[in-house]
Amino acid sequence: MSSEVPKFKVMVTNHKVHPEALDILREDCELIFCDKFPSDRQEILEKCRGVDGMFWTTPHLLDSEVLDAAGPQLKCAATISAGLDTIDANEMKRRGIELGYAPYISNTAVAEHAIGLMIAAGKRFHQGRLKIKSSEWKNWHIRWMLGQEIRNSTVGLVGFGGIGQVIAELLQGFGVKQILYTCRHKNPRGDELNAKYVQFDQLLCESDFIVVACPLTSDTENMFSDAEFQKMKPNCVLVNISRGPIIDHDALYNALKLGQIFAAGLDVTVPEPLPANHPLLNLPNCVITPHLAASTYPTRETVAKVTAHNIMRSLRGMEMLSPAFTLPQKERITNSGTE
Ligand SMILES: O=C(O)[C@H](O)CO
Repeated sequence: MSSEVPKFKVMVTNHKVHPEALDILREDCELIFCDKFPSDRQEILEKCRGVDGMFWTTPHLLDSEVLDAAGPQLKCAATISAGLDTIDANEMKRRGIELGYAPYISNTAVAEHAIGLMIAAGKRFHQGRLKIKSSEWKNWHIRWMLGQEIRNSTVGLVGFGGIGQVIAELLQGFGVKQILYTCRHKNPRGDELNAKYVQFDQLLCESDFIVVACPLTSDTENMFSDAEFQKMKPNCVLVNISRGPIIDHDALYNALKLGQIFAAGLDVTVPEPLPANHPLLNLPNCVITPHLAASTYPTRETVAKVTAHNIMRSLRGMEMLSPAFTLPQKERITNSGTE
C-alpha cells in the first residue's frame, strides 16, 4: 500500500477476482467484497453504498437502482465484460460516471472456442459420448455417426468485429471453400481474409457452418427464429459465442429435433445459467458449454488487471485504459438520478 489510509472505496462484486488485480486496487483503495454465491443483488445494493468505484463481475444489471444505491460520490465502474448488455451505459454517461469495459482482450479465447464448438457439434462429440454411455458403440459400422468437415465448407460469420475477424484468421488453416460474413457495413479486412460480404439471407442459405459473433442489440435479438431455420441447409452447424437471446431457443429446439439443421454448439443461452432440465440438454445434436468462451487462464487474468487499472486510473483522474465512452471534462457531474 502506498498510503496508510486508502483514499478510495471500491466494491468488488465477488471475492474470486485474481489477487494480482486486487493488488493494483489495494495501492490506493479499501476493497469491499460481496461474498454470496450466486451473486446476490440485495448484497450488491447494500455494499455499494458510499463507494467511489465498482469492479463489476456479475450478471446482475448495473442500472439506475445500483447507481442510486451507491450514492452521489460514485465516480466510476468497470466491467470485466466485452459486452455491455448488462450495463445501462447511457444512464451512466448521463450521470457523468465513467465506465470501463474489456474489449478485444478475449477475442482469441472466444474465437478459439467458436472453432471448438464448430468441431464439437459438427463431429457429434456430445452424441458420441452418449453412445458410449448407452453401450451402443458396439454397433459401429462404416457409416456410423458421420459428421461434418470444416474443410471445403462455406462458413458464415454473423458479425465481423474483433471476434469475427479472429475466427476468419483461424479458419485460414482449415482449407474452407468460402468465408461469408454479414454485418452492418462491408469491412476492409474482409478482402484480406478472403471473406465475402453478403446479406444475411444469402449467408443463411449458403453456409455449412454459421457462427454468431455479433453483439446483442434490439436488431439482433431473435435474429434466428423459425423463418431463418427454414432457410438453412440441413447439414448446417450453428454456433453461438455471442449472446443467447440472438437465437430463439424454441425455434432452435424444433430445428434440431426435426433435423432442419444438423447440430448446434452454444456457449451462451437463455436463460443463463440454463436450468438442468432444459429441453436443449436432451438433444444429442446440441453441444452446450456454460458461457466459458472467454474463460482461459491468460485472458481472465489480463481482463481482471485491465479492469483494476480502469478503476484506478479513473479514481486518480486519468483516462481509463478501455473506456466504454468518453465524458467531456465538464460533463463530470455528481452521480444523481435527479440532475
Ligand atoms: O462479454 C464478454 O466478455 C464475455 O461474454 C464474458 O464472459
